[in-house]
Amino acid sequence: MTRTLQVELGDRSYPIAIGPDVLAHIDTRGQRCLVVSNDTIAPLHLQTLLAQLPDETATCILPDGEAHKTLESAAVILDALADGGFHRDALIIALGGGVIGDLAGFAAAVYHRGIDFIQIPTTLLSMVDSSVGGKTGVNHPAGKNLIGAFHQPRQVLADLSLLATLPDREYAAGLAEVVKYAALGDLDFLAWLEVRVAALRARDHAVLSETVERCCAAKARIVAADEREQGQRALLNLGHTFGHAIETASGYGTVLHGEAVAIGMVMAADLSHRLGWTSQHDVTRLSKLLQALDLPTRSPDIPVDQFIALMQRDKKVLNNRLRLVLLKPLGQALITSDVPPEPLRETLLAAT
Ligand SMILES: NC(=O)c1ccc[n+]([C@@H]2O[C@H](COP(=O)([O-])OP(=O)(O)OC[C@H]3O[C@@H](n4cnc5c(N)ncnc54)[C@H](O)[C@@H]3O)[C@@H](O)[C@H]2O)c1
Ligand SMILES: O=C(O)C(=O)C[C@@H](O)[C@H](O)[C@H](O)COP(=O)(O)O
Ligand SMILES: [Zn+2]
Repeated sequence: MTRTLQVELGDRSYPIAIGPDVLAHIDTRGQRCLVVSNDTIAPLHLQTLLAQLPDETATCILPDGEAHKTLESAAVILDALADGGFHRDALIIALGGGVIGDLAGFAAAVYHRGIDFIQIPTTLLSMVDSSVGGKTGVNHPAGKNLIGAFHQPRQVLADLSLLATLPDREYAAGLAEVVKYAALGDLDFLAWLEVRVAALRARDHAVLSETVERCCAAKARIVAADEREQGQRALLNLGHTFGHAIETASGYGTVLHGEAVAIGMVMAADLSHRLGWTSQHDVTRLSKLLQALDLPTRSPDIPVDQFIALMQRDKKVLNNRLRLVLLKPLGQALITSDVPPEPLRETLLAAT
């Protein structure tokens, strides 16, 4: 069964199709296509996609890894477009996880000042989060996603059968962003996940497809209300100010994005508890769910001053003040710039 949702953004609205055989619904409108993927995914899934596309479709295969989510990789895509004589009516198709989706989307945002693109997510994380919402970009040694653009895809096609080849660690990383939606705004969903841990770990198809639909619906609602993160979209950043600092400090790709988000959410919950906003019971509840889903909840050892300096590079910083997404209580996230330094230091010291 195919589930279809819509991201409502006026004349830039687009559908998200979830289910088996959704690749057959790719909407290329006769445009010249460039498929962007990487050297892990292409041998597994590129031929299946190409079977749905015109014979003259070009490909750009990048090296795999978060360490390659760079301006240099974006330039490789832009070179493929320019050298291939692609015009403004070209279409980029991203076949991959969040790294490929963010890179290909960024190239689509800037080539000829913006061309069309389609997201075909191949990881759980990209199905529930990164393929939806139009945040595109690359990392910088100073911080995650420091360079980027908002550029919405034309279509998102989430074919759950592609997940059959996804390694367990990557699958678990995707579950962290699933738990994020529950923790930030949906306690019923949190309880629903808690009683389905075994099914989630077993990649039960029915549970997975409902999970992807619930997450995409939540993200679509938030993005439709606040496309450019002027307000409530920042709640999708729960755990990310801590998490991005962990990813940068450890070297991109050492701690996976989803793993860093899992650790970061527990840190956000811990700080919320220190501020009197969340009970210890709920901090433990969140932590236990993440652990049951095979996710880490303790931070690598990063000196506190370095951790704070990295957090200060976060894109939510305003007037030099940190703005953090915290829980008041679990299931109800808020963004605050009122973060006293002492409890924050205590959270950082307690996190390892
Ligand atoms: N734009 C957004 O809104 C948004 C949201 C969340 C995360 N992100 C970004 O997404 C990135 C993380 O994405 P990710 O977790 O998908 O990681 P990823 O793109 O690095 O993919 C994870 C790994 O799995 C491999 N892989 C992907 N699909 C596979 C498949 N079907 N079978 C076998 N192997 C497969 C990849 O080659 C890679 O090695 C981070 O850069 C993060 O910042 C962006
Ligand atoms: O779509 C959003 O908005 C998110 O914040 C989703 C996050 O899961 C994602 O990791 C995003 O890339 C983080 O955004 P950033 O603006 O902090 O780089
Ligand atoms: Zn994320």
